[in-house]
Amino acid sequence: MICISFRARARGRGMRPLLPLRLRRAAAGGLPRCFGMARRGGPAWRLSIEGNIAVGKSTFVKLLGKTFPEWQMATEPVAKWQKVQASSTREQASSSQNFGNLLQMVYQEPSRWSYTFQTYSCMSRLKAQLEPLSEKLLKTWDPVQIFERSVYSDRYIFAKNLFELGHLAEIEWTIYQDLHTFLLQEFGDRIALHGFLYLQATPEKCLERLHRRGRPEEKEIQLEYLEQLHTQHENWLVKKTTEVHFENLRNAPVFVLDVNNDFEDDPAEQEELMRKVKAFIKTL
Ligand SMILES: Nc1ncnc2c1ncn2[C@@H]1O[C@H](COP(=O)(O)OP(=O)(O)OP(=O)(O)O)[C@@H](O)[C@H]1O
Ligand SMILES: Nc1nc(=O)c2ncn([C@H]3C[C@H](O)[C@@H](CO)O3)c2[nH]1
Repeated sequence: MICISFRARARGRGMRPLLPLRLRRAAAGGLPRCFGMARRGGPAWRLSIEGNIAVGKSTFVKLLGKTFPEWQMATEPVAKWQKVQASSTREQASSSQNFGNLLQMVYQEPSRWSYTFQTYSCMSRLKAQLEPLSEKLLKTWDPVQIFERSVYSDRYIFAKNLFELGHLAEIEWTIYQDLHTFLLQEFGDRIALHGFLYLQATPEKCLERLHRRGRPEEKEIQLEYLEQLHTQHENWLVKKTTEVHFENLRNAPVFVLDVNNDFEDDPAEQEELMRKVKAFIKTL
């Protein structure tokens, strides 16, 4: 049983540290929606979990949910990508048409489907980042929202990599970036994040976990693809050599967690990881 004390609770509402300069700047045009809605614990901390395919993000999010049941989690909507449907009213939902498995399509024919995939995944992530705080979170002290990946990894990991591999044509990459910049500027502070938790493991470890999970669409994935994605993560989140186009992103804190160890059946390792997450949030 993991037991992490919430010392932060004792800080009380009035003692929430001032927003870092970058966020005060970001909030200049109006505070993010989460800031207006959180009543008990003040503003919600909004963090994204980033990391390579099969590094263990969903597993980690589950662990966070078990440890901090009051937090709000937004998991990556893989099932929606596997079964694309037109958005419909509740009455139409049961009869809505299935347009196909876009995840499978992008792996099978990346040059044909990458632009479609990135447009759709970006929209899914945008919707997730715009979700209002749940009733439960509104009643929580020190509310925290966790997102599995973000509109930023959509662009600076996947779309960028697909462009560099030649699966996105120059014109598609240009339009995607234009759309991405426009949407993020329009939604501004409503989608702002306070930091990133980067789950880091070797590409070899990710491939091993990917094979163990056995998702059918991913069976052709080679180590080389995971190595490329690993490099994209390192360049964006660690070396900071990726050119990013949003000032608040450039300055966002990144906490790197080594998840090479198999923590699934190791309560001590789990406790240590959860302690580190809490400690990171206290630094924000
Ligand atoms: N620390 C770990 N040790 C051992 N196995 C793990 C660990 N974390 C995750 N796994 C296993 O690895 C597989 C992939 O994990 P998971 O689905 O959480 O990855 P993910 O990062 O969410 O993947 P994706 O990028 O596809 O969303 C699962 O079978 C999971 O049980
Ligand atoms: N092309 C592409 N672009 C994305 O933005 C993206 N995000 C996730 N994925 C793939 C990785 C896993 O197989 C699976 C679940 O994470 O979906 C993506 N693939």
